[in-house]
Amino acid sequence: MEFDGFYLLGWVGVIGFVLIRLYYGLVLKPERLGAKMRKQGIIGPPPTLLLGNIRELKKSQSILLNTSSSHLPQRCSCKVFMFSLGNINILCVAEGDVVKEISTCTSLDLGKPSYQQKERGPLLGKGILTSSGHVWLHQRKLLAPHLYMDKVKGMMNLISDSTINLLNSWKTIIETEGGIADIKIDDYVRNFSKDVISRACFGSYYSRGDEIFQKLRSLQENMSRKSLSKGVPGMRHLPTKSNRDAWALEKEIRNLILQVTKEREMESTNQERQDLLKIITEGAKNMKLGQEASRQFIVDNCKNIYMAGYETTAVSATWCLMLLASHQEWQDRVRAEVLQVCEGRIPDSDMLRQMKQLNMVIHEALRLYPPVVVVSREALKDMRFGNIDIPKGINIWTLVLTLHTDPEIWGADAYEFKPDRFVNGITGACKLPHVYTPFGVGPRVCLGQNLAMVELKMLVALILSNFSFSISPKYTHSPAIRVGYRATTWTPSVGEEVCEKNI
Ligand code: HEM
Repeated sequence: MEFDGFYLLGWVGVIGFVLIRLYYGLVLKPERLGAKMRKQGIIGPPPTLLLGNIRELKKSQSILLNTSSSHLPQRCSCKVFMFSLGNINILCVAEGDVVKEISTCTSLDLGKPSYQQKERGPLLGKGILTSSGHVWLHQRKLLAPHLYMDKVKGMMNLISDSTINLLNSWKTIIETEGGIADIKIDDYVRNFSKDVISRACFGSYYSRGDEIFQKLRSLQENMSRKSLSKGVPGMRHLPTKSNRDAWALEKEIRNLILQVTKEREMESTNQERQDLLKIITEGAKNMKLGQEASRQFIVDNCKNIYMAGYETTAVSATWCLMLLASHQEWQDRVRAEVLQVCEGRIPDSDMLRQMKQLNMVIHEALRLYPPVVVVSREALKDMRFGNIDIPKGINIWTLVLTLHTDPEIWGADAYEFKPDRFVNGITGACKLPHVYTPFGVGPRVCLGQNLAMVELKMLVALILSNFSFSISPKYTHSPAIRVGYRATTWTPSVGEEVCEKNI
């Protein structure tokens, strides 16, 4: 009897403890954090229990997706506000001075949001994109030097090879169609970007990268579909169909990456390979991790490089081509420059550097359609930016798209495509140059910035010197913000088509 009483008491204790933890995590903590922000005059829509403001977000996203106009999405007019994704408190910032302090903050106490590592675990694991503190620092030091400009120069051939593949497939279509064809470019551009990343990552094993890539893409789509349920506590653990599919894909991707790593190790060759997989594998060895942790490090970082470098570049290139297709005068101007600089040759890095007009067009495309529309962080300790006290646990979103199109910063023509604004560089283009951050800024600035710019320039330059193009009558302009591997990503509309013809 006595034993039963203790037993029961034990269970009551455990259940009570779990309930208190849940109450603290789901109700008390978000409410306290919200109250601290409200005290400073920072407001937002009132959150509901468990969902926060997910319902409002879903509603505004469906409005956005149904909009078939050339207007950019609606946005909140205030520059600092907050909302909740489930029990996660998010502070949104589009105030120039505060943004500057946040983006240049070098403290390891400002990390990546922990919910991203939890919610996007199958896609990104604990790689460089989602990690914080010393783990991130180690990954950064390991990977960064291999994407410096001198290394990218060594990738020129693989980038031009991938571009020529794209050109050849378009030439074949155009020839078959009698000199003019209607081509939906999205998948070709994605294929190009995937090809470059696969070759940079897996070297001669790049064709195996294809399979990994296809599965990552399915996983990304799976995660993107359920992204608005992120923040609902516990959802990721439930064996729903979507979660089961994600877990299965995660396992397949892991096995594929490890298989390539193993084959590479067994290969007896003196050839020195400097692809990213080799760097990551050696990095894992030097860290003297256990076998499982070492494997996870390799898998996660390969996936991160893929995810970081593939969609961003593809989306930027597609927007760039769409803008050139709809602004013929700029198409002619940039083509003239390319033809003059290259004189019929495949561009090398020096030639690409001389293409000023092309550079301006790419800057303007990245301003209007930044692939990463929000840069997110979490305060891992109490912090202060500008005059805002940010308690530990608050997530901070820097609203890149809002800053890139703010008429107060860029002038009344902020929404227009005017590459000339960059004629004197970024400093001459607007009042607050530090808010132009398509590649981020500060300690976590994009590692692949040089590679991405070379890819974009090579692709656009070679397309311009081989074809002239205009917007297809079938094209519908309906830009949409989709939640991707980072907070959010712009995607060109489904059904975007550009008409190509040989010149
Ligand atoms: C047009 C193409 C690209 C754009 C617009 C872009 C944009 C960005 C942005 C805004 C960030 C910073 C996010 C933050 O501060 O949290 C970032 C980080 C990163 N990017 Fe890119 N990116 C592009 C291409 C690439 C490519 C091609 C690669 C690699 C091959 C790459 C690898 C990375 C990595 C590894 C990080 C994480 C850096 C860190 O957290 O330390 N990116 N990118």
